[in-house]
Amino acid sequence: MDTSGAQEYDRLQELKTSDEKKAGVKGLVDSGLQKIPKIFVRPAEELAKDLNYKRAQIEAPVIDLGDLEKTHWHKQIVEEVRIASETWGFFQVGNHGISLNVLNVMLDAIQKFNEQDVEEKKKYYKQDNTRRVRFNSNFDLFTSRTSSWRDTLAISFSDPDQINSDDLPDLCRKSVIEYSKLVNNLGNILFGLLSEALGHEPEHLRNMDCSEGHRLSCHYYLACPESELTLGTAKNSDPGFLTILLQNQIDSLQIFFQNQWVDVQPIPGAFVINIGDLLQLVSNGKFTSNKHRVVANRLVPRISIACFFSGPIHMDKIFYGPIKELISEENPPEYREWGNLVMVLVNRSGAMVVLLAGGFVCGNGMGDGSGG
Ligand SMILES: O=C(O)CCC(=O)C(=O)O
Repeated sequence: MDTSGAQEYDRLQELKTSDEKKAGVKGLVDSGLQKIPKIFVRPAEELAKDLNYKRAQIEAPVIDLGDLEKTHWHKQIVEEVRIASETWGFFQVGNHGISLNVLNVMLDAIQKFNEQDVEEKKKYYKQDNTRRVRFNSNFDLFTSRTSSWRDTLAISFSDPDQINSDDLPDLCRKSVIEYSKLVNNLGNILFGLLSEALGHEPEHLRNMDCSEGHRLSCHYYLACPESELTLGTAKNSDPGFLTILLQNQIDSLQIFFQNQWVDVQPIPGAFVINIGDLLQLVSNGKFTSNKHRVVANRLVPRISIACFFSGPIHMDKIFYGPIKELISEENPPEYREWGNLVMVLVNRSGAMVVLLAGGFVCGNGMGDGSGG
């Protein structure tokens, strides 16, 4: 009699009821498992459909921010940002002013956090979003149809009640605080360039509070014994305004561009920048929030640190719609506003985006709200 199905079911029950789930995907790998639990297996039809897409031999734009202060180069950089944001919704930036050493120290600290004694990590375990610092495997483990093969330490930095540094794990406290400040500055610079790329003063998007508050999702993607059956991060677009992503040198991030998957090759010292759903929305569809995913691999762990700029934490008091100055007779609103507490936006192709009080975006045309 084949009992493997029953055993797998028992194992999932065990994960659900015991605190084993607090050990995350790393706990599963350390237990020596060779077959991944069903909850991580992507539906066959999704995998088959995805495999049919070509792997493209093209690369997302790389923009050098080194000469930003020089007028001539500043204009050139704004133009490169505009083209990349309109076409790809993704680009990499180099010479951004944050040293390679700071980036490596941060990646190293996240690796150490994940590879430390599991009992220490468990102290930060929280399945829902009620804590500013939380460690879990997937925020929607057991509630979504399929889970991603990764563990995540998420840290929210938002006014008015700034994070207490004592709440951060010892192993990465110093690096996280320094990194968060520097990446926040870089976010402000990028919002300036993006405002200019939309034809506005550099302060425009910052004045709309787009850069207020950010969240770090520090992902640890483990080597997977059945990597062809799962994903590190499922296809999604980011719900907020902008994401600044740091990755180690393991290439697994892919962008869905012109009906093909394009690898985002890691460049030492560079950040990957991507436009989120809300920036697509306020730019009235001029900028593109593109889908992306992370494939799993059999050999080595991948680390990435996504910094999400999703606007003020108290989004129930703020409603975003297309920037008024971008609207004209030739450029009518791509999205329109209904209601008060819940804003429903419908673009011309009929795709619907719902912005709920609390700042969560979901829809059938843009993000699926799974960003991190
Ligand atoms: O790890 C990455 O490269 C991307 C992560 C991501 O897409 C997300 O957190 O939403």
